[in-house]
Amino acid sequence: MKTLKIAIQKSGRLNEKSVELLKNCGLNFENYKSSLISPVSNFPLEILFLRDDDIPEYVQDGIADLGIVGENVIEETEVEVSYLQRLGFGKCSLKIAVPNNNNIATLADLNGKAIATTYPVILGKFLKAQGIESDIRTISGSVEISPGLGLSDAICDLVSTGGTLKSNGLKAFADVMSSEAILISSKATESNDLVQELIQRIQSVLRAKETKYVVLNVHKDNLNAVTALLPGVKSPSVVPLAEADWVAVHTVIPERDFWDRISQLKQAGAQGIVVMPIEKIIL
Ligand SMILES: Nc1ncnc2c1ncn2[C@@H]1O[C@H](COP(=O)(O)OP(=O)(O)OP(=O)(O)O)[C@@H](O)[C@H]1O
Ligand SMILES: O=P(O)(O)OC[C@H]1O[C@H](OP(=O)(O)OP(=O)(O)O)[C@H](O)[C@@H]1O
Ligand SMILES: [Mg+2]
Repeated sequence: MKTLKIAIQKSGRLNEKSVELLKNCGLNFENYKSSLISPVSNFPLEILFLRDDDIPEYVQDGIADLGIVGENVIEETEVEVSYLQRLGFGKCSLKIAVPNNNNIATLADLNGKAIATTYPVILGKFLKAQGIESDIRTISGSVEISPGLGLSDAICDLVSTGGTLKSNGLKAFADVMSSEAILISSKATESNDLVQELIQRIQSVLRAKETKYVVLNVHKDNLNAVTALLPGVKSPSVVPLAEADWVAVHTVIPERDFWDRISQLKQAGAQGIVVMPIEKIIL
């Protein structure tokens, strides 16, 4: 069977999480900073370590079968690829920001103004859709510094905590797009059996990340009240304890409503609640 190639970022914001995800899928490979290609010893796959900007085109052109890259980079490069799976990391927003002491108050105020960005394609489409004509100045990094240097009136760049904007005296003004890391493939390889196998593995890891394994003890009198609060993968497992009339309940709980559920379970009579991380959930 043909060996697949997956392109991930060599270094930067998405590198560590991409490597972690692939390792959690049970793939064995070396992650030396110096090697740009690394074979997987237990799956017909090679990992290419690239600059993120190059990943969408490598995938579109079939040089790599798969890629992990930010949605912002895919949109900016305007490639034809298939979105296989949102990965839940590298979450950020592309925003227009202006200096704190600026009189730009509405989008219309950006008419005729200079906006510095690394994302001229996305910004150009956004402004066109809003009927705004600005002077887009493309720079390749440190965008937040440009208004202070007199190079632009506004910027359009990625924001997550907002710390970089703040420390450069800027405030977010308009949302252009939100983004996260995405698993992409070329249109031609989407249905390949190995690609499908890899997607299944990735989904089982992502599913596990969103849930916790919970074991708790409850008196039989309170069992119905407790199980009513537990969705589980199918339904909770109930195991008798050595102590008469007591049972242990095993189930999984979505991470997002974890604390609410735990306090409801305690109120319903659950005791000795043990919470554990899950490695994989295969449906
Ligand atoms: N502040 C942030 N918080 C979360 N995710 C971010 C943030 N900034 C960028 N990202 C996401 O991570 C991706 C990679 O960001 P990074 O800053 O490492 O890119 P880069 O400097 O262009 O790297 P490369 O050297 O590969 O070209 C971005 O395209 C975006 O999807
Ligand atoms: O809202 P914040 O949490 O402050 O993050 C925003 C910053 O993160 C990104 O740059 P990064 O730090 O990845 O460096 P880079 O410019 O070298 O890519 C982005 O270009 C912003 O500058
Ligand atoms: Mg880049």
